Amino acid sequence: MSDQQRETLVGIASNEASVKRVVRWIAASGAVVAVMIGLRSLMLDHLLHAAVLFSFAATMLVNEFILFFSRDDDLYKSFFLWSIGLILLYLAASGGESNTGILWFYVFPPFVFYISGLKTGLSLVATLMIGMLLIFNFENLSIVVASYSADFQIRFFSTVMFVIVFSYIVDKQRRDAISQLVTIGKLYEYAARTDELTKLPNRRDMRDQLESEFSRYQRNGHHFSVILLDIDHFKQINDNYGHDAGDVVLTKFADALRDVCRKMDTAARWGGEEFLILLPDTKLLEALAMAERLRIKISRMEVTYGQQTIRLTTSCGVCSIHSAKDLSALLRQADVSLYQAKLRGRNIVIPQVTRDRRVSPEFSEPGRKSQASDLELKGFDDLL
Ligand SMILES: Nc1nc2c(ncn2[C@@H]2O[C@H](COP(=O)(O)OP(=O)(O)OP(=O)(O)O)[C@@H](O)[C@H]2O)c(=O)[nH]1
Repeated sequence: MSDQQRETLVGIASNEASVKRVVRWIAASGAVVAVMIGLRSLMLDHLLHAAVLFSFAATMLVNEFILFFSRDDDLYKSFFLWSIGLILLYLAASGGESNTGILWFYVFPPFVFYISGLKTGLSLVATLMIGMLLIFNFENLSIVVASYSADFQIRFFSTVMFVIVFSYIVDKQRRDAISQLVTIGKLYEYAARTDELTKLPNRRDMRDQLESEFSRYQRNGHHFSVILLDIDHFKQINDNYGHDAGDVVLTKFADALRDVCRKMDTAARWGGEEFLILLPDTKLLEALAMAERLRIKISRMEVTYGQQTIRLTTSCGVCSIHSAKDLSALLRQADVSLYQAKLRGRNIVIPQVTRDRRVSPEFSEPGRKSQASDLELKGFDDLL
């Protein structure tokens, strides 16, 4: 995913934040407009009208305080919408200035769907429509001052219904489009970070994880280690059994890594037939034990391809952040160890653990003779 696509996704994901901003701007400007019209009403001696408008402005201010103390955005939005709904009903009942207050109703449907979602929007709009029906049909009520002709009422209802339905459709389409974009973005993100063949995280994803683990180490001193693994003589597997068989081997190899890794570990395809495992909160000795467990598991594995049974081994280079000053040094050191493992005949973990002191019997592979190099580890204690 390109940086631009990533920014778009972040923008979509933060839609809630932009809705909140819009609501606050509208609340602020609504309060200012209410104060201005309220002052005008005051000058014209429309005292009740002025009082309602000033109360509305004060309500917007109170809502800001509620948000400040509760940090509850939903409460803020509900309070805001119900305040608007009530003032709209008042404007319809009183007629507002020059009997035009009812016209403000048209702004409500698109706005309510935009900020509160479709279900809540529908229930709010329905409540207001019922309120309007009461105002139109019970003109004798003391709060109903305005009077509307039957023609006006019919046209008002028809046009408002049109606005409600249309706003609903447009907002539903907008929400569907956003959720589709988010899904597509996630798929792109997954594809950009996953190896297609093995379904393990790819090099790019592993780099990001290494960087965040290194930052954690710098902040809190949490140790971590890496195991760099390479399938031995993989070219021969390709040459002897074919490229498709090689692909099957890579997939089975990845499965074996998944099996051995703990929940907190990450195994990634580092490139070709090379894999990297990140082991958070793991010192060198534990990482070596894990690498040894993996090496043995792989050496016992039999991959079936058609009628063929393919056996394989792996070489591992292990390094802990404790013995590297930064990520590049860590990876370089793991690579050097892997190179040594290849030089020493493959199917081996480097650095090596002193067999009698460090390696438990479960790691000894039947039939594998211990070599002189198995019995010592130069400077091992420094690496722990
Ligand atoms: N089937 C298959 N082969 C791949 C893939 N990626 C890389 N390879 C092959 O992996 C082989 C790696 O060969 P080399 O780098 O010579 O290493 P090797 O044969 O494993 O030898 P050592 O590492 O020294 O033990 C090459 O032949 C690549 O073509 C893949 O996705 N699928």
